[in-house]
Amino acid sequence: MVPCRQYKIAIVQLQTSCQLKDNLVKIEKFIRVAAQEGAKLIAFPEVMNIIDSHTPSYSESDGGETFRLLSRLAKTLGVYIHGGSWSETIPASKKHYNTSYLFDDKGIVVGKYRKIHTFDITDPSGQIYRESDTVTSGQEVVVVETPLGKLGFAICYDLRFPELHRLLALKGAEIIFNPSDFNLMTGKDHWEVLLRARAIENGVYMIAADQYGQNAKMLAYGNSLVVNPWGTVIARAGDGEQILYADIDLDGLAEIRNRMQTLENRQSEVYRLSENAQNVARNTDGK
Ligand SMILES: NC(=O)CCC(=O)C(=O)O
Repeated sequence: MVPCRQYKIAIVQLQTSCQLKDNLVKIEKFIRVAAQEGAKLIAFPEVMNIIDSHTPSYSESDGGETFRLLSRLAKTLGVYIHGGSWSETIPASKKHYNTSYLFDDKGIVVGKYRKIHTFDITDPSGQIYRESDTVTSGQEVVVVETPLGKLGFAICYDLRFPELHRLLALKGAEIIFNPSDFNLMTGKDHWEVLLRARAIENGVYMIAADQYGQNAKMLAYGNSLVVNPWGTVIARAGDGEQILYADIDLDGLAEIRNRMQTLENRQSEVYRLSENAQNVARNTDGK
């Protein structure tokens, strides 16, 4: 693919079920429609292929069924596909990784990211989530350079960690994917605010395909969004499964960054984020 500064992106909002085969059929249909509509990059939500993949009952190694489908479609249709996430098998372990794959227009994996922050919280209704019971945290911050821009990776609960997003921006990311299965209980108050904040503070596009509706574990918030580097929501999904389209403009992004200077004007010597720096600050205060 020749480098593109302006192009159409498609974001697919899904209500993934526990039936892998049904989900893959549906995913193929959405990809074909989005490619037909001229999208160069198609993005999916977290746990896109099977909703109970937060449990160890289903996981895939690289080259598994979901992987092969997306690779084949990316190549046949000549599009980039960000596969949201699915469970990646860890040999000889009861746990798995929650992993995103990016396929280029030849069907080759050009990016792979393992969710770093596991969803271990108690929501406002008292429901406890312990993703770390089944998921091993990734250890790598991932940005890949493509003809469609520099693409950074995060997954769902990662959205709450500005340090990761700042690091992605410092590593050059212009677009950050945040495929999600976001809880309605938290999402109704936090989802849009967090996405807009991450976009504004880093001067990036936030591409957030979400799950929708009742799934095996909870009610997912939906409201898949695309936020531009100014913090404006430029596409928002309504109820149910659907494809959203948005226009990416990387020259517009560069203009906003030049104006705001957010990355250049940091005073990182004053607020180093290491544990040591915090200790130094406490000691200086005499506390
Ligand atoms: N799958 C997740 O990481 C859920 C994140 C979420 O709902 C949140 O509130 O954060």
